[in-house]
Amino acid sequence: MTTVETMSTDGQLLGTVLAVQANFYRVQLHIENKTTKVETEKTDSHPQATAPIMLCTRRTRLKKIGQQVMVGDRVVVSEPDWSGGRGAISHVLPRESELDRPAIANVDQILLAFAVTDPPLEPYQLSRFLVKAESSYVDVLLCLNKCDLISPEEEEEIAQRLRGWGYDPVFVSVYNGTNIDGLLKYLSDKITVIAGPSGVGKSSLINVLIPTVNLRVGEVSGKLARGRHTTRHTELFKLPGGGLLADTPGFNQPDLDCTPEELIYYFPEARERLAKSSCRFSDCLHRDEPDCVVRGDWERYEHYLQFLHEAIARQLQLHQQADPESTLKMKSKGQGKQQYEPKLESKKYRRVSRKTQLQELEHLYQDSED
Ligand SMILES: Nc1nc2c(ncn2[C@@H]2O[C@H](COP(=O)(O)OP(=O)(O)OP(=O)(O)O)[C@@H](O)[C@H]2O)c(=O)[nH]1
Ligand SMILES: [Zn+2]
Repeated sequence: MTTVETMSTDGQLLGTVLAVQANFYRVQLHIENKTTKVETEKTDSHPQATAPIMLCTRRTRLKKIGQQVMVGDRVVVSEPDWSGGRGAISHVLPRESELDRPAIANVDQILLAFAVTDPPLEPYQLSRFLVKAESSYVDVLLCLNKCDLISPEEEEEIAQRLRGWGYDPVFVSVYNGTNIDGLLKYLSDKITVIAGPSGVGKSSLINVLIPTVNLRVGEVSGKLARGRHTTRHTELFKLPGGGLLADTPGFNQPDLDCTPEELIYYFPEARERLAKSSCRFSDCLHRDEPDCVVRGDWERYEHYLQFLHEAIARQLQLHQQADPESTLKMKSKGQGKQQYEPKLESKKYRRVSRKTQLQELEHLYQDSED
C-alpha cells in the first residue's frame, strides 16, 4: 500500500495533482482540512472527502528544466495563499509509475469492471482486458458487477474459475448495494483507474462510489465517463473512504501492444509456473519448443496462443515498416505452424502508407492461415 506523506522531511507542503486545467493544477493537499482555513470544493459534502484543494501554477524553474506536471503527481506546494486557495508547484516527487492512456502518474491499481451477466461474461474478452491491464505493470483488481442477477452457486462457480486464472474477483451489485463498502476498502489510500467494456455498469458504479460526482459532472452529462469524453481531460476524483479514482475512455476491445516475448508474463497462472522452473530456451515462446514448462493444460493457454499470434503479426508488421524491402521473416512449417525468427528492431523508421500497411497485414494473415 502506498503511504501518502503529508509533509516532506524539511516541512514542505505536499499534495497530489487531481487535474490539469490550462496552466493551472488542481492540487489536493495531504493535510486535514481542520488545520487550514482553505475552503474545500463546494460539491464535497462527504466528511472524509474534505482535504483542502489549491489551485496552483507551475514554478518557472520547473518550466525551464522541462519538468512536466501530470495528474497523479505528488508535488511540493510553495507560497500557499491560504485565504485565496492558491499556491505554486515547486517540485515534482519521483513517479512510481506512469500510465499512458489515461495519462496519470503513480497509479496503484487498475479496477477492471465486468458484469457477471448482461452482457454475458465473455472469457476471451475478459482475458484481453486482463492482459492489457497487466501490461501496464500496476496491480489489477477484478470487480464483477450485477451479482444480483445470478445465484450464489453461480457466483462461486465464476469465482473458482477466475481463481484458476490467478484472480480473486470482488463481486458487487450496484442495484442492491451488495459489497460496495467492501470494494471501497480496496480503493482507500490508493490511486485507482477504472476500466472495462461498456454496459457492465461502470458509470453506475462510479456514481455509487463517489456520491458527489453527479454534482460535479451533472452539467455536462450526468455521467463521469460522458463528461470526461466531452471535456477531454483526465481527472482524479476523491473517494469517500480515502483514495482517488479516475475513469478511462470506454473501449470494447483493447489493443494489445506487447511483444511476443513479454506476453506470457501478463498471465499470472503462467507467471507462477515460470517462477517455479524455467523453459529450456530462454527465448521460448511456449508453443512447441522442447522442455517448455508453460505449455500445458491451463484454461487460458488457448488465449495465450491467440494473443501470441497477434503479437507476432504486429511485430512483423513493425519490422516491415522499418525496412519495407526485407522479406517477412516468418517461415511456414506447414499445418498452420510458423517459425518466428526475431531480428533486431531497426532504428530507421520510414513512413509507409496506411494502405500499404493494411495490405501487408492482410498478406501476413493469409500467410499464417495457409
Ligand atoms: N441488474 C443490474 N443492472 C445494473 C447494475 N448496475 C448497472 N446496471 C444496469 O446496466 C446498464 C449499464 O449500466 P451503465 O452504468 O450505463 O454501464 P457502463 O458500463 O457505464 O456503460 P457505458 O456507459 O456504455 O460505458 C444500465 O441499464 C444499468 O441500469 C447492477 O448492479 N445490477
Ligand atoms: Zn516455454
